[in-house]
Amino acid sequence: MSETKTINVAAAIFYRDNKILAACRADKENTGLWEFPGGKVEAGETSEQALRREIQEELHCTVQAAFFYDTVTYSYPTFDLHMDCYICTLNESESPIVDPKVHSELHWLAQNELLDVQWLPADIELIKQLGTFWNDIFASQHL
Ligand SMILES: Nc1nc2c([nH]c(=O)n2[C@H]2C[C@H](O)[C@@H](COP(=O)(O)OP(=O)(O)OP(=O)(O)O)O2)c(=O)[nH]1
Repeated sequence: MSETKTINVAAAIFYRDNKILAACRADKENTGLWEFPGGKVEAGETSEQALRREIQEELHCTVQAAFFYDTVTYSYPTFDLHMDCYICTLNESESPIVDPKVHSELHWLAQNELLDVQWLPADIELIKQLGTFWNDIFASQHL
């Protein structure tokens, strides 16, 4: 029996003006589902390096601060996901830009809007946790 492969992903929970950034996937498989921007960790990269590279490639902007928050693990039918999630800030002068090859739209969601979009299955528990502990998580003076 072959083992299920593990995919290592790095994802950014961007925080600005008391909202977080959600991105709607444009790929065939997951089209219309929402995620945290990011992508696969490549050989030789740390997850934070992957995060910074993916954000530059996908959103054409630069991660300023990145604080490791949690690792999400989830078993999809064809692979096991291992996703390192970072709470991130952007430089004030920058705004993320939609790359239609990757995302159809981006939304900044407030605490009470988190469940207004349909998240990828692996993200749902994390989203609920962010909603419940919002003030504790984002009260840091670093943000
Ligand atoms: N970026 C991201 N991926 C997620 C999240 N939740 C979740 O289940 N995933 C899954 C979807 C994908 O199967 C996988 C990430 O792959 P990806 O397609 O975004 O990676 P990538 O940008 O490196 O894409 P590619 O070059 O391989 O096409 O992780 C999330 O919040 N953010």
